[in-house]
Amino acid sequence: MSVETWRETRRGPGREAVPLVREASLDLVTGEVLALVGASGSGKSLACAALLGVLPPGTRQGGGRTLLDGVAAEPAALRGRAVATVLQAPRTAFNPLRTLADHAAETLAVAGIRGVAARTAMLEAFAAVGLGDDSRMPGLYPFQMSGGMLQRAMIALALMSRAPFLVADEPTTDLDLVAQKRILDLLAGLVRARGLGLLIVTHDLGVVARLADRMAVMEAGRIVEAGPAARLFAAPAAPATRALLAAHRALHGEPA
Ligand SMILES: Nc1ncnc2c1ncn2[C@@H]1O[C@H](COP(=O)(O)OP(=O)(O)OP(=O)(O)O)[C@@H](O)[C@H]1O
Repeated sequence: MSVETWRETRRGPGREAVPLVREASLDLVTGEVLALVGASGSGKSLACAALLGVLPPGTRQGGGRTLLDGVAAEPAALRGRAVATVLQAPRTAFNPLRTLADHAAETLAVAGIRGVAARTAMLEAFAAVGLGDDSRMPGLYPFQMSGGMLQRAMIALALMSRAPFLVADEPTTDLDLVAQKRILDLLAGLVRARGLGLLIVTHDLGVVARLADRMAVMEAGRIVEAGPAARLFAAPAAPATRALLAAHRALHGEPA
């Protein structure tokens, strides 16, 4: 199973349009982690937004297509069904007036699961993300939960959707270091245990080295290098990849 996208996203109307993302093809495979890396503003988030059909106001799609198992598909039809999302700031992703159980019921209904089966699926997903020990969990409102708990809850909702692919755009940015490690371990474990295909956007090449099978490097709206993560670490070809690796090694006191 694969999802591929190639989008041209432009800023502003008419002739003043500026291409923001071009030549960005992302190939997701179940059971594999693809890391999307690149400097700030290189277009990682927009490439993911295009894949999901959720481009922000002020941008529009100028071209490209999404394929699911080789068949053209509308991003909106894939969202929540074939592709689930885990976002950067979990608190903003939840409705503050609704409990976790309400959110779960809504997600499960989209997947066609209701009633007793829905409750079982919800509890199973909470257990899978490490939220299963507290029986009060389904009745909690977002404000009663920490950032790390909310991120786990968002991953639980992704599991409930039964989507085979998960797009995680900087999923640990808002978390402390301990919570970051736990969430990344959780995502890696789910990829292994459930054979999910994970696209993870990150600034942290340490995360890439630990989690990713493949890596794609963006620069100025284009994917300038892509391939097995181990190969790109050992023999980076594109200047952008080399610059990212050099910065990472300098930051962590490793030899260049
Ligand atoms: N809503 C928008 N309207 C116009 N331009 C935008 C919009 N969102 C992003 N851009 C521009 O598109 C380019 C790519 O932005 P994007 O957020 O995808 O980068 P990124 O690689 O995800 O950066 P970061 O790592 O900082 O999150 C940037 O030049 C940005 O200013």
